[in-house]
Amino acid sequence: MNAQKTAQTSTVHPRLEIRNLRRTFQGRNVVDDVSLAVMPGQVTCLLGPSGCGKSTTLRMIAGVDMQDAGEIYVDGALVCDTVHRVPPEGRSIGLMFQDFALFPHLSVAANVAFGLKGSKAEKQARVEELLEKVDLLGALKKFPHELSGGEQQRVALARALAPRPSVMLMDEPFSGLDERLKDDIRDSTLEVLKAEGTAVLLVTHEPDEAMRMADEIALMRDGKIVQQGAPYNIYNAPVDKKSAAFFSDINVIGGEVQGALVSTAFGEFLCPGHADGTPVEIVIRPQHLRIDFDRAGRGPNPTPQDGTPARGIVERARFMGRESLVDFRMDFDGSILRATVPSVFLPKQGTPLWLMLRRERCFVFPQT
Ligand SMILES: Nc1ncnc2c1ncn2[C@@H]1O[C@H](COP(=O)(O)OP(=O)(O)OP(=O)(O)O)[C@@H](O)[C@H]1O
Repeated sequence: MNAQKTAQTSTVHPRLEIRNLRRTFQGRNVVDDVSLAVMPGQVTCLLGPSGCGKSTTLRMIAGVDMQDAGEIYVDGALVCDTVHRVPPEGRSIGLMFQDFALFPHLSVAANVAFGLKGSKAEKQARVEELLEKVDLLGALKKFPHELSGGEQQRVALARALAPRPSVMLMDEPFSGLDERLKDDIRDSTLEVLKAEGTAVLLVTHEPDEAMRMADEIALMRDGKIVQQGAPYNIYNAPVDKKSAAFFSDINVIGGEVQGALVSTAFGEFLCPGHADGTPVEIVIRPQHLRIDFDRAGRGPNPTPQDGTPARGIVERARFMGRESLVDFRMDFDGSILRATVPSVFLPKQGTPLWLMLRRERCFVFPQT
């Protein structure tokens, strides 16, 4: 059985589709019923904490490990179920991992040409096309040790893309790079991948990287995809507290439902669909708290958007460059709430201030 390649322009099928993949190690489902599809030119990030099963998922798609259940399709053709298995080299899948190893004894051009089929002229044309795309045409004759880490990474990208794979699998490909280089390399990598029309599945545990790179994020936890969607939606409409907390610090305010409402020191919140007595948590990111001044203990006037203000005492304030972090010990229960403020805001420890929650930015979840 061979992976049937369809025309590059076909949009009928996703380039990559996995259905109900499962992998069990020592009786534990480390990948548990995972399904996703990646369209041509689309970047999907498989995002999740260490050990959640991201790499195992990628290894099954690459064909270096085999699933216990489920199917993998490339360009609409089945490449692996639990009976049939196309070998890795027959799947039209390119790979790029953190420890991408270029062949040290081969020139940049020979590294990119490695694994290419066709006449010498065809190979040369493809090598030059890709090296131009990654802005390294001038380094054609150099050897890997003569290049910086970032340049080597771009050669590795060119090499992986040279055979025109339908699908590109990337496992933490930027984690070995200098922090300051990363953003530029991420952006230029994205540009090349989009231009090639490859479907990309990129594994990362860094939310910032996923937000920057992904058209779609598949958020994974304990072997399962818990939420999938555009970065904006995943960030702004998390399915639960853990999903919210994966992207930023969060503040949590507890309460109990009575008559579809939960009463807190910040006023009442709507909780439709929860029975009376259900313990719930109101979750809000630090940038969505509003701070107001004490005005001799009177605080601000409540507004419909911001609800009731609650007083806190500044415990600690730090300037982080783009924003300031201020921690408050709240009068109502002694808990700590954190607010971030753009630019510089460094109130002294012990200063009384008032906090309000931006209502439309609060998430209400059943307590876990
Ligand atoms: N061959 C194996 N035998 C037994 N357990 C394994 C094997 N491979 C992976 N695991 C376990 O499966 C779980 C998922 O591992 P995996 O490497 O897929 O996670 P990950 O999300 O990629 O983590 P990281 O970001 O740290 O690489 C881990 O608990 C790991 O220990």
